[in-house]
Amino acid sequence: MTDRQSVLVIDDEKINLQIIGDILRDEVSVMLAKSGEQGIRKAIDYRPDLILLDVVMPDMDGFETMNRLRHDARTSFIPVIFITALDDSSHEEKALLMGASDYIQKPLHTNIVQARVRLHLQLVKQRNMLEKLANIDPLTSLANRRKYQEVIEQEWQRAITDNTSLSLLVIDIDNFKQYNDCYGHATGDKVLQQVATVLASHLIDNRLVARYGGEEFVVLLSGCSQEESERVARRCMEDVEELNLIYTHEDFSGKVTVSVGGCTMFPGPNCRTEDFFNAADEMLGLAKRSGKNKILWKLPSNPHTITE
Ligand SMILES: Nc1nc2c(ncn2[C@@H]2O[C@H](COP(=O)(O)OP(=O)(O)OP(=O)(O)O)[C@@H](O)[C@H]2O)c(=O)[nH]1
Repeated sequence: MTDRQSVLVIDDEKINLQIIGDILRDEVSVMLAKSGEQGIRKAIDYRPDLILLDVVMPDMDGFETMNRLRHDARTSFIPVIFITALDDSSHEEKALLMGASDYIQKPLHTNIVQARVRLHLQLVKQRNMLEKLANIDPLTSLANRRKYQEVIEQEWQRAITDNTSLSLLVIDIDNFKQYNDCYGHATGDKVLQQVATVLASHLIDNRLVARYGGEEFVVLLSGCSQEESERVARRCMEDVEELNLIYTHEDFSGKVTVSVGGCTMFPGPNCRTEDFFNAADEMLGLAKRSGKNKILWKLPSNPHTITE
């Protein structure tokens, strides 16, 4: 696998596809489509980094193709450069107003096409990097709360469509204030990092581990049974204890431990992601009030509601 960026070229003229393909092929992976319809399909299937789109095409012209790309969440973020022989500023204005990133006039000049494509691919790289930074907690390198919110919404919809379950663990370090009081914030930060590493070791394809805030973490499991999710919760709890982070405080002496609140449910249209989080969080609160270093699980009622 290469990490080459990819460009989709949509043009009804075979010769144009060939020329643009030849201009770009040394620097990027090139995909070709000979109609708007085919281009939209390829954009959805392969998510190119950039699209070069011819304006004048039979059946569906570039503007209509652009319109459809912009209205599909799977393709709306892909930058589009229009390519056209039309020498009319109103077309250029229309394309830019529709959200085109750039506009290239035919006849094509190799250096200009390469330079503009390079520029927009560089912008894509920077955008991707910013997006990554915006989703990562800098202290622990786990996903942050913002990313959790994004993923839970997606997984929630997916679970409704596929009629599968979701489980959520809300995990909180016990007596962390006392730990900070004993050893200071900098050492407390190291504990957060160690706990994050332990939790991240349980990260596989259908899971998200995130730092929700402060000393609280979440693990979201898609399509896992309650039993399996409880097993993951137990492993997380035991692994933190096995870090053997012993400390002594006037109110407490022992190891760093965590408490876990859990909930498994089949999402339905009548419940919200906040209810799901609150159910697990409520269990965490109970676990804290009933001695800490334990897991409590919200019991399911019927598949579409959360038991009160
Ligand atoms: N070192 C460090 N401490 C943090 C960070 N975020 C939150 N905390 C600390 O976490 C502690 C949370 O305190 P509390 O909410 O009282 O919770 P607790 O002491 O863990 O008590 P219980 O949750 O009831 O077990 C506070 O001392 C916060 O300063 C952080 O990024 N780094």
